[in-house]
Amino acid sequence: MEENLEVLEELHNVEAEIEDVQEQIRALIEKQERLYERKSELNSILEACKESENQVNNNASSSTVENWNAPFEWDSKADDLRLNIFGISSYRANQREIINAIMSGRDVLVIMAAGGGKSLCYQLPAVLRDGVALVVSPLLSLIQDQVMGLTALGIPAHMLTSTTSKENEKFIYKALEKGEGELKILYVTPEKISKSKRFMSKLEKCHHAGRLSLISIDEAHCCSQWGHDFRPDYKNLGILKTQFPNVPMVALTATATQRVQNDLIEMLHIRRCVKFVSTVNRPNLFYMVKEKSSVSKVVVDEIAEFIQESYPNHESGIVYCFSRKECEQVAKELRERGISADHYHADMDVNNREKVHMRWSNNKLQVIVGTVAFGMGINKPDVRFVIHHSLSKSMETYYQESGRAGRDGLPSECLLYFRPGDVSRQSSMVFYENSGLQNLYDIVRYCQSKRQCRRSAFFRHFAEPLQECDGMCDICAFSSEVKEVDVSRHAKLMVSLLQEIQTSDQRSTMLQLVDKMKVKQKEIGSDLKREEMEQLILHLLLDRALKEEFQHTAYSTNAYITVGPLAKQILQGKKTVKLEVSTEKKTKASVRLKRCLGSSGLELKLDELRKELSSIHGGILPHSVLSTQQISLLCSQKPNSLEQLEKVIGKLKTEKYGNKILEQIVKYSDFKPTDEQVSDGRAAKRSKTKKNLVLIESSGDEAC
Ligand SMILES: Nc1ncnc2c1ncn2[C@@H]1O[C@H](COP(=O)(O)OP(=O)(O)OP(=O)(O)O)[C@@H](O)[C@H]1O
Ligand SMILES: [Mg+2]
Repeated sequence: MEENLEVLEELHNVEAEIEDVQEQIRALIEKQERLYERKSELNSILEACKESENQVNNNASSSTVENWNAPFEWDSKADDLRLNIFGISSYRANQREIINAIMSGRDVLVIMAAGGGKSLCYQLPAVLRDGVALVVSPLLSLIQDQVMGLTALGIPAHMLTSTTSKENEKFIYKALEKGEGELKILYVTPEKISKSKRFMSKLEKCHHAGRLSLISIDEAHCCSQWGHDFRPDYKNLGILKTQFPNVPMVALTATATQRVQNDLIEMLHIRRCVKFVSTVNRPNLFYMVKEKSSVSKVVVDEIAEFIQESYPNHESGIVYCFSRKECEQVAKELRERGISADHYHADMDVNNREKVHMRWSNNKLQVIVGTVAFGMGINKPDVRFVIHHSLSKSMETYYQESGRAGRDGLPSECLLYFRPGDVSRQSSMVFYENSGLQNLYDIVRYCQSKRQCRRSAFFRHFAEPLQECDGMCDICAFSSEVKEVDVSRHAKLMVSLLQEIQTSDQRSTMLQLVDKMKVKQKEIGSDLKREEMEQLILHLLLDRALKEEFQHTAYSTNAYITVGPLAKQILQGKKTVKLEVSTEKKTKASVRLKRCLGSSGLELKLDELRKELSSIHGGILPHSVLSTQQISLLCSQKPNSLEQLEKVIGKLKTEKYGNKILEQIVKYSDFKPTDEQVSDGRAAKRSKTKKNLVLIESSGDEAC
């Protein structure tokens, strides 16, 4: 009998051990799978890097085959147009090459970051080539802005949309069919191509007469289901290449992913296109992550203080919020703090939304507080700051949204307020999307990181070789010492606490888990702060020792924290868990990035003048009169004759606005206050000057 008992006992032990081994095997297999996944990710990043290096080399060495930088017969005409009509003093990266490829009759795919200057790439050839250029663009507001801007430059541009009058439509059809009237650039929405047989037949006639000069597909990522703004009507644009095979087609987008690029080459039938891929880097954007207080009033106070101090001249900005209600609330609270702000979201009727957008575009409203609905139609080049009141759902969306800052190439700031509590708000929205949680955790990693350059996270995400950040992110600009704290014991305690909760058939949200841990941690004689505890939860989520689970209620979806597939390693003490803690609090070394622009009296005068001129000249947008960059050039060069002015802003703008501009420059030269007199006079120590940025450093206790 006794022997039997012994055997039975050993049998139980062996069974338990087998179970344990099996669990280890399961965990190892899972780990192996993850490693394989990561391996293939890393391989594709390496391949993409090699490809882009080859492309750089090919671009350099393809001089014998296709050197788009060589002299071309249209060079002097193009230069004349660029300066004297468009008022642009020099090309930006790739612009000249793209223009030359289009002028040579090739199909072209342009991948260029937001604000890189894609419009000029097709607008200039459209004016240079004989005939009419067709531009497909997804949004009415974008089309209106473009047509208005081109008209102000004296370029015959029209649009055919739902808002076009019968009379104008007649004019356009005649121009297409018979070549009568002046029409150089015609903007249409994609629906026109897919739905209007009448339009397509007129276009056919225009082509037949040899007058269709080029076809441009702007925001071309809308063709791809993998892009972020898929438009079903864009899918039918392939017909254009089939119908007009010899007309050069240029597809332009700021979306960098390889998958989208391949997709749209297929869909538009432009397999033999010349591809120009510019870097995703936006060197003029300063990226920063700020700890977000759990008290909402404190967050708005901080945002308001930031705007008022950094942008006292009412430079434009966007604040992105998570929900519609939050947008309205934050806008209201900003107004209460003296900032001209209004909300923008999908629940508003179209007219109201448009009104807010127009007031902002005309610099009558400083800040739009929007949801993601405030997106693609934003064409304002001088947005100086984009603040995320809560985190975006992925690196890609954050890149797009923050990228609306500084499209004019001038220094601008991208600020993200992060607190762990916001993660579950987003996760309960995205968990059902393909890779939704994975994408969200990527941006959480970006926010959590205390050592890795923010910019490098974008390069990694878009599989691009690393480039210098040049001190243009909080991590690279400010030196705060980061300490690693071993929290393995807390991690173990947390996992076993969750196991207990789950055994008793209960669930715990992040907030509840922190509360329970605050009590429980006394057992190990430790006292991690709430924020540290939240950080630890995120850390374990990213490491898959914990996972999120979701439950629907009638009104919402709740996110709960549960034990993850790799929890065992923590429980068995096989894994050390370390938290990164900044020894120096960031707020103490408050460093502000400040533009020189706007701090000089002449700049303010010219800014006022452009607003005045824009309303005199039929309500065109102020930046169509003078861009912020042009104002900056005028202030540094101070031309004192029309001839000199022409060299800076070109003939057309000089003829239209030259006298008034000179008047201001002369006035300012007669009475010239010092920069200090007009600046906000804050006590500040200039620590670092680069380009036209000044980093101003001041101590936290200074009332700055
Ligand atoms: N070579 C240049 N020099 C100075 N400014 C330029 C140059 N090219 C374009 N710009 C200006 O840069 C701003 C952004 O240009 P544009 O609207 O063409 O950007 P984009 O690449 O189409 O961006 P998005 O993806 O956001 O539509 C405009 O104000 C434009 O006038
Ligand atoms: Mg554009």
